[in-house]
Amino acid sequence: MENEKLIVAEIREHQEVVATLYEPALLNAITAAAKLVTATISGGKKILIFGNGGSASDAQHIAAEFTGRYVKERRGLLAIALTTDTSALTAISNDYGFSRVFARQVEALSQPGDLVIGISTSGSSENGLRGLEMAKNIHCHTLGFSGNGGGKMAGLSDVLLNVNCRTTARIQEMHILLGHILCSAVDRLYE
Ligand SMILES: O=C(CO)[C@@H](O)[C@H](O)[C@H](O)[C@H](O)COP(=O)(O)O
Ligand SMILES: [Zn+2]
Repeated sequence: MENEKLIVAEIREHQEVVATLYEPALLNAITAAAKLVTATISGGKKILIFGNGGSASDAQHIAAEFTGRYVKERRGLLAIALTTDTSALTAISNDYGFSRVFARQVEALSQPGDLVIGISTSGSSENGLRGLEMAKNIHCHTLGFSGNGGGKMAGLSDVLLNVNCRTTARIQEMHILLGHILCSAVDRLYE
């Protein structure tokens, strides 16, 4: 039946994109990202994360793995998703424009040495780019999660985890896997 074909095609596409994560350049970038995240936590600095739509959910999901727990019992870790405070989101968007919704929060909440993580499947959402730009101005470290070659995000990320794919849904599925890998690296600090 038609639906079955569609389902199998989607699962197959997912598997094909998973296979691209073994590319040496990406494995190196994941290693660098894990170092960045663990150094941030070990150094007592914090992690700020943002993205739009499904990536907003991913930002919240990953932040919650740090403040709550991933697998290991350990202390709560300082991570904030910049996608949850409806008062800040509406006030900043209303007063300064949606393109500044993350940048303004980064300006308000981050300090030098913090890690700012931007998630964008296109790599070119204006508010995400401005958020990373602000992070750089404040001397935070920046980590980008992208697809589609990384777009302008590439130039604004100290480390870029780019999924070699152009389908938003598949990129998002890889992003959450990559996020979990980073959580796993952090858990290892507490062994
Ligand atoms: O979840 C999905 C599609 O799977 C959508 O909500 C998607 O996240 C939105 O269209 C976002 O606005 C896309 O932004 P970006 O990933 O290009 O930065
Ligand atoms: Zn989605």
